Formats: sequence, structure tokens, C-alpha cells
Amino acid sequence: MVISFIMGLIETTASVNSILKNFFRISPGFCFADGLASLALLRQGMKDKTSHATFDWNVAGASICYLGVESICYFLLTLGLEVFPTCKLTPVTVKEWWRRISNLWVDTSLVEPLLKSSSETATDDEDIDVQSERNRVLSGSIGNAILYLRNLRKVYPGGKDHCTKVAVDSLTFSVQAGECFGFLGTNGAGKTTTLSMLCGEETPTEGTAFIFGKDISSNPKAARHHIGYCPQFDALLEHLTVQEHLELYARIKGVADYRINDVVKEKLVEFDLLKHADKPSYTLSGGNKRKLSVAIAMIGDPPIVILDEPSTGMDPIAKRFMWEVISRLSTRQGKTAVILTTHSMNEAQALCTRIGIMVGGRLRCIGSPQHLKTRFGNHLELEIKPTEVSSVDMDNLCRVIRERLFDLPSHPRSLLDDLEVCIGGIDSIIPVEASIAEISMSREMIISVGCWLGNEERVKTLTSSRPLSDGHFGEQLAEQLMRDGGIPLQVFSEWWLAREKFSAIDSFISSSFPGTTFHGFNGLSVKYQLPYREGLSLAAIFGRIEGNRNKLGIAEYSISQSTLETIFNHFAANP
Ligand SMILES: Nc1ncnc2c1ncn2[C@@H]1O[C@H](COP(=O)(O)OP(=O)(O)OP(=O)(O)O)[C@@H](O)[C@H]1O
Repeated sequence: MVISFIMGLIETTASVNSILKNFFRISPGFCFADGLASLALLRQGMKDKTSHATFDWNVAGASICYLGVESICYFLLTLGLEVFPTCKLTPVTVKEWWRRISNLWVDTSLVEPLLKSSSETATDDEDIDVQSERNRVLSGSIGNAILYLRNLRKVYPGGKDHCTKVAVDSLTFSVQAGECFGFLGTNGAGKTTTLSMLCGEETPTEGTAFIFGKDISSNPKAARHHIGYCPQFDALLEHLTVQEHLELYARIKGVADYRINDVVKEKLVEFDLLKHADKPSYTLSGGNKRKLSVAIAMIGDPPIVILDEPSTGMDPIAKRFMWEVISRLSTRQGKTAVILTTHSMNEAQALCTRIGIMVGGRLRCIGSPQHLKTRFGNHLELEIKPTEVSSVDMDNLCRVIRERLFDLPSHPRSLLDDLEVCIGGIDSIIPVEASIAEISMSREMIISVGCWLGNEERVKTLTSSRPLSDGHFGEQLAEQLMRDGGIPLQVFSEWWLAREKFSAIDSFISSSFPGTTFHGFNGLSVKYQLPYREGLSLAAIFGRIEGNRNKLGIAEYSISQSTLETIFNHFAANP
């Protein structure tokens, strides 16, 4: 504006300026300032008052005209952007527009029967349940589903490497009222993208979803009207208090004025936020922010509630609280459909009536938790916790090792000789009269003891330069050995005996139940997967283990059907 003003005052640039002004006036701010400046010039007598009037084109006329036209154009543009959020210009959306425009000239209903797309998009390796859900939705037999997705696809345009990313591929399923649909998947599987499309934050590249029969692509507002959404990351206004947030969203969602106070109070109580009601949201802890986000999603009783990892950061009590609310909302009242994404299998198991597992943008399986367990859980899970190493056994082993280390006459040429060779004399490390508690086992001593006790492989977990995790606190011992140059004899003996126990259990399980696979330690117990096979009844497994329980030193054990977690891990490991 300043440059234009100065150019207008200089005679040689005045004509160029009057041409440039036509472009500058596209900015309403420029029009306004230019109009005022021209009026000021006229008033100061810098424009000829006899030949110029206030509303002349070169005084305020041009600015007023431009502002008039622009107010209409910009208003329509704003409306357009609001109504058609597809206006995010990307190569993919432009291509999509072109496809839609060209489809206008062709009656697609004649060439694309509904089920054709199902066979086109379903791949040969698609799970049978996923396929039948797809066929059911595409053939229109959706029962009383209030939300269904039809071949929903999202492709993100490529970044610098120009590789496009298929985030969601041909997703088809339906959700009924009163259902809590668990949308599980690995990181980057496409869950959030799907939910964002349902909520209108993202535009589908292909396919669409229907909410109460309204297409989210052509009628996003009407569709969105029925949704309460708790995004993955809290979208809170820092300086609004908890109560103000709830009041704001209650108004946005059209709760009647006279009910707002009750509705807000109800949510504050329901989510245990009463004591934080007057705190600005930036002062809340992560878990309480999450509670507020979930409360916002549920305010106004929307018939569809979409919760993207709602329990992240909540403590176990708050989590139970929220589970109670969700389950009351969906299954008990039977009116609301809940779509829930979570990485907690316990949460999915506790809440979801149906579960879909996504991997790499595709739905890999769908069904009730029990159905998934029965179909994909082709094994039983056996968890065994051995008894603790007894202090008597530990003392005995310590004594034997110490005697072996110092009893030169009875073992004239064995361990001590080896040790002397290895460490160049033991006197500096172990006094001859050392008590058990004082003996520190060096790396070389551990190797020799392992050799003498007949299991060199086992001690490698401690002595290897890259310690292997064996789950029996071996990793910590290996670290200690590396750091301090030795570990106490008692600690070594405890570790050795614990390994003995686990080895005995391991060989018993492998020989008694062929085909069993080891499924990890959690420090205290060991897990196995037993394959289902003819004649292997629960009674037979219990009988076998009970018969050997005391001999093997088993403190407790459990046999269970495959958990959701193992099924999820199976899909995650086979993308
Ligand atoms: N705006 C974007 N541009 C490009 N790629 C994106 C964009 N948003 C997501 N993606 C990609 O799409 C894929 C799906 O992402 P999405 O966030 O939907 O996964 P998710 O299943 O929700 O994962 P998480 O469990 O980690 O939240 C990912 O590979 C991600 O990198």
C-alpha cells in the first residue's frame, strides 16, 4: 500500500501505479486503505476538488466497487470451502475430481453393478469373514447398521520421493446400533485415517461411507451431525476450563439451553472431572485431558461415538471408569454405536462386541472376540511358574562350587589348574578361607564352572560379549559381570538353579506335548503354545502336568485359549 501510495505521488510512476492498482485491489485490505488515502488526498487539496468528487473512480469509487464485488466473491468462496472440504488441492484430489466429472457423462450405474466392485477390490487372500462382510455390505443387506463403509480408500500423495502411500485400502464393514466395534491394528495400519475420513477431516480417495444413509462424501455435514469424535491427540483450547469446554461443545451439538447445566454436570460426574471443573485445560494432567476429550465426544448423546485410543495415559482406575461409561453407552443402552481404536487387548476384550484387525491399510479379520479366538487361536496357551529356588539347594551348590574351587588334594588337576591358567593365580581374587558371601565369580571362573557342571552353553548367556536375554535375570547378571568383573557366588548359584528348573520343565513339556512352541519368559514364568490335536484334551494336559508337578517344582500353572494378543501378534507378524 505504501509503495503504491508513493508511486501515485511521483509523476513518472503514476500511470504504472494506476495499472498495478487493478491487481492490488484484489486484496480487500488494499482497497480499504487506498480509498481512505484517496479521500485524505482530496481533503488536503492534493487532488483537484473541482474535477474530482468523493465517489469518482479515481477517489473512493474504485475501492468501493471492488470491495462490493469482493465481499460477494469471497463470501461465496468461504461457503464453498466450508461445504466442499475436498478443496484441498492435491494431485490425488484433482484426479478424483476429474474422475467424478468424467463420470457425470457416463451412467455408471449401468456399467458398475454394486457387487462388481466387490470382486474387483477383494483380493484372493482376503479372509473369508472379511469377504462375507464385504459382500453383505455391498449387496445392501446391512440390517439396522447405522454406519457402513463401502470400499473406502485413502491414498496420500507422495512426498519428496513422489511415492504415494495407500493408507486405507478398500475397507468395507458395517456397525450396528448398540455395537462396540474394536478397530485394532499395528502402528500405521490406517485406523486414524479411516476415523478421520468418517469424521470429515480427510476426504476419501475412493469409496465412501454412509452414516444414517447419508453419504459422507456428498453430504459430509449431515453425516457429521451424528458423530461424537475423540481424536488421538487432545484437541483442547488451552485457556478454557473443563466446564467451559463441555458447555461450548454442548452448545455446538445443539443441546437445549435449559439442559446445558445438567448435561455438563452429568459429564463432569461421569468422568470424575468435578474437582477439575474450573481448571484451564493446559493445567490438566495427560490422563485428565484424555477424560475431557472422551467426555466431549459423548456430550449431546450422539448416536455414533468414535474414540481413537481413548485410554492412552489414563491410570487403571480411570480406565475402568471409562470402560464402564462406554459399555453403558453401547451394549447396555443399545442405542449408540461405538468405534474404538486401541492398542490394549484387554480393553478390546472387555468392551468390544466385534473386532476388526487392520494391517497395512487392509482389514485382515473381523468377528466377535470369541469368534476370532476360535478361528485363529489354533493352540492352547500354557503358562508355568516354577517354585522359587530353595535356600537349601542354593547353599549346597555354593558349598560344592567353593569346595571344588579350593579342594586341591581331592581334585589334583582340574578346575583350580584351569583357573590358574585362565586368570594367572587366584590368590588375588579369592582368599583361600573366603566365605561364600565373599566369593566373586569372574568370567573365567564361570566358564570353568559351566564346563565342570556340564553345561557350557548355559553360561554363555552370561559370558558372551553380546549377552543373550534368557529372562532369568541373566541379562542383568551379564551386565554386572561386564561392569564389575565378577558376580557373587550366591547370585550365580541362584541363577544356575533357576535355569536348571526351567530346563527340566522345558524338556518335560517338549517330550509330553510334541509340537509345543516356546513363547517367552516374563521373568517369573514361562509360556508355551500347545497345538490342538486329536486326543489332546484339557483333562489329559492337566493330568500330565499334575503327575509331574512336584518333581518339576511347578508352583502354579494355567491353561487358556489363545488370547486376542496372540491373534493380533499373528496378524502383525504376517502383514
Ligand atoms: N498426512 C499424511 N500424509 C502422508 N502419509 C500419511 C499422512 N497421515 C498418515 N499417513 C500415513 O498413512 C499410514 C496410516 O496412518 P494412520 O495414522 O492412519 O495409522 P494408525 O493405524 O492410526 O497408526 P497408530 O496406531 O500409530 O495411530 C501411515 O503409514 C502414515 O505414515
